[in-house]
Amino acid sequence: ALASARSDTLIWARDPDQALSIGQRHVNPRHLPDIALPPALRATADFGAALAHVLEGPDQADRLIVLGVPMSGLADVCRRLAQALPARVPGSAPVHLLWTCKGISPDTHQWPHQIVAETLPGTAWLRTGVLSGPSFAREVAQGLPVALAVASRDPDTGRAAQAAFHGTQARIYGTRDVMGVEVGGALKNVMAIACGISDGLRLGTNARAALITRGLAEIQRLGVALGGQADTFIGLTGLGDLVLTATGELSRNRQVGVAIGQGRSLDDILAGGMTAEGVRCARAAQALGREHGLDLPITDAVCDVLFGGVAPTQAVAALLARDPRDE
Ligand SMILES: NC(=O)C1=CN([C@@H]2O[C@H](COP(=O)(O)OP(=O)(O)OC[C@H]3O[C@@H](n4cnc5c(N)ncnc54)[C@H](OP(=O)(O)O)[C@@H]3O)[C@@H](O)[C@H]2O)C=CC1
Ligand SMILES: O=C(CO)COP(=O)(O)O
Repeated sequence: ALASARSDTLIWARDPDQALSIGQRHVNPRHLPDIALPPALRATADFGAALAHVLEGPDQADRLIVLGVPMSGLADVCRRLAQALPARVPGSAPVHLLWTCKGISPDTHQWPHQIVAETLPGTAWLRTGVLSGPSFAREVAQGLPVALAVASRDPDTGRAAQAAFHGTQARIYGTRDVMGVEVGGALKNVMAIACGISDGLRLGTNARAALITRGLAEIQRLGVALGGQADTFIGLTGLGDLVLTATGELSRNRQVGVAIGQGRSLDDILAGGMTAEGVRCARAAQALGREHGLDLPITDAVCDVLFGGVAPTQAVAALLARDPRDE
């Protein structure tokens, strides 16, 4: 999306062959082999050269770094950045750093912004924020329209993202609610697994609508308890991304759920190395809910099925057998 809006976009890939293919043939052979990437997109496997491109490029107004790695790679890439960033940056304009990952660290239960703050501390000129919302990578790479949100404590970061992304494809909304946006992004993946399981069991569209709606209530309950704003959860990064992921066939989290509902094992489904952040963060979400004394029944059911040896049909029966309550 960036490369379609501006000609000076450079992608860094850790795999030199991948960088070569993206830069010269405009194809990402591993992740999107059948899609032609914008011809203006350049690529490198040299981390220092990629950073120099941002810091020393001619456009001092909106210098932007987007980290498109999963949760498992965020701390690693931030540490590399911390080591490579100079004490002072050339020029006076700040550098804006965005991340796209949606999840919670399975070990430390940290949110992405906490990992970034811990690994990149005290860099006054580096402004940070999360880029999130309904956005299957395949559709974005095909040049189809997309609306996203950037959450940052610094409104300039939202404005920098708007300046960089706005063109013919993408529209970016700004918000200050970093926690709300990150909770929405992480928990919608858990709910997409639940909806996938329901669809894999052929429980019908009524059941799916119920899971989406009650799932949203659950996401909002946790998000507000952690300091997020209630209305963030009915925006792009809450309801928008939940609807996309719970119903869209491109969702990997949904695909995991469907396969489980059809009787496959989790190990078998993930054997090919598929990124399904909901699997990685469901237990952390459950633990955070318990810490805050919250009822998260769909998250509990997903954990029971993924890790507790509970059959999907049993988990559904347990959800339906819960005590009556007001909506
Ligand atoms: N895919 C999607 O549709 C969307 C994904 N997201 C979120 O964005 C994040 C990334 O997702 P996605 O792109 O699908 O993930 P992938 O697993 O496809 O990884 C994306 C890229 O990150 C690289 N990477 C992974 N770990 C490291 C590391 N330690 N150091 C350097 N590079 C690394 C991978 O390199 P390599 O190819 O060498 O493995 C790959 O090029 C996830 O948290 C996801 O939830 C958000 C919106 C949409
Ligand atoms: O976050 C996404 C779309 O916004 C991608 O969802 P999956 O990770 O389930 O494929």
